[in-house]
Amino acid sequence: MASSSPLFKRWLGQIGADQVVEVLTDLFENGAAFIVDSNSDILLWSKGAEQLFGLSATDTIGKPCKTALNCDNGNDPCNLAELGIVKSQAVRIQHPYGRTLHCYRTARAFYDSNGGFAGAIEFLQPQSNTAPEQKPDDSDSFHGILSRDPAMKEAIKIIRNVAETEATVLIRGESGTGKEMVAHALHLESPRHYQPFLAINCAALTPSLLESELFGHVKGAFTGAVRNHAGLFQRANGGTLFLDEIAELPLELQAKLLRVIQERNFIPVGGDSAVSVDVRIIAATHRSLREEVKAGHFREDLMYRLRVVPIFLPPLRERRQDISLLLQHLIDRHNTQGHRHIDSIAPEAMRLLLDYRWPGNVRELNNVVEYAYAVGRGSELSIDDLPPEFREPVITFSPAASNAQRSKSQNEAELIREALQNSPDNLEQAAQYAGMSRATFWRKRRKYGL
Ligand SMILES: Nc1ncnc2c1ncn2[C@@H]1O[C@H](COP(=O)(O)OP(=O)(O)OP(=O)(O)O)[C@@H](O)[C@H]1O
Repeated sequence: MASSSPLFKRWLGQIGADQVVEVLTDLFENGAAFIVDSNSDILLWSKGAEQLFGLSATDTIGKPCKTALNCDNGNDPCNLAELGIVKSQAVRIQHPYGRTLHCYRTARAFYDSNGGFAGAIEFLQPQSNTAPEQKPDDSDSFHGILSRDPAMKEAIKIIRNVAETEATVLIRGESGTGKEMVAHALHLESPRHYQPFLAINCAALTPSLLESELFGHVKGAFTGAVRNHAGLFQRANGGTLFLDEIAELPLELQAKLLRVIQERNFIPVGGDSAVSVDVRIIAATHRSLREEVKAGHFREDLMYRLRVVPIFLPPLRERRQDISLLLQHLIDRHNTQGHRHIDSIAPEAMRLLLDYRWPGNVRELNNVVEYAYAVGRGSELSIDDLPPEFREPVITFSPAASNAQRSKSQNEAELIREALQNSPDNLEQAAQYAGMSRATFWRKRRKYGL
């Protein structure tokens, strides 16, 4: 909250609050500012809003903001009454002349003395006017998904394109490769991003619980069903449902899922009438659905319905430049928490991290960094800071599995050579790959004549 002088109210009375608000909103000339009442009807429309949307105040004032902005989201569209405040949320708005505007939205709700929603003030800033690192195109981050790997970049390109459509997407990748993150990014990029994103792991529940969780049940459907229960399909209506480990879905539920996809309705457990829903399905699996079909575990018709757009996420061991990128990101994050500050990674430790097989992928990398901060001390991350499995030669991925025993300079020279091969045109990235600062990397490169 801003602070004001005791004279502020008197001054405001003289000038008129309306004039002050108009001037304030017009000062925000690189974006749109507008104010809505408790029905979300537009009360004030700034000059910046006119410019951004190409809609005059006479076209918009008095109209519900969802109509004016063409962001069909129902009543209390953006959930603002409940949230109270929204900061820099990425949103997409359909421009009246067909263009899609990518904006960051900041909004604040007002409440009356009874706590009822009394309207809101909103600011929309086009993404092109904001910091370049927030644009996914030219950065290594996309909705929190960090990667420099070409296959991952390709997957991200597909996500961005397919998000605009209603196509069903099947994500394949080992555990911890970021399947749920990708599904969520797809939802955020899609026109459904204002609506719910719900997720369920089909391998985590018994068939009967899973059925009830997905499709809901009616009161009295089984012992303990004391009231109607809305399932995930109903709760995700208008939004996206992420079905993780879809290959584990029991055959009888596969038939029910097929019906929802084809007919957009289902019958809750114990119910006698169909419930209609509009839900986008994103499924994921670590298995090959084709193999599951061949083995008779999965319906072929359902497989074809689910894998309209297949996306493959490579395991971490196959995108080694991401190991250093993610490592640096995690270290930066932990460093800000104050408990330990890591400035460098010992070359032998970096060697082990790059050669490790990473069966748990990025999730395991998170755990390894957490372990290093919990167990280790000092400013250098050393082999001793790594969990015990890193000291068992059998788990190393490289054919030259005895890296830990090699001399420090051998390790260092090899690491630098590999980093240069990986990023020949980008010293910053090469240094990061080797887990060194740019200056140290340059010094060591000279030392080994590389
Ligand atoms: N590219 C990435 N950048 C940043 N964080 C990532 C990336 N990939 C995965 N993660 C992180 O790794 C963890 C696991 O990711 P996620 O749950 O999306 O994987 P998953 O493939 O769905 O795993 P599972 O199949 O076991 O459910 C999360 O903490 C996620 O934030």
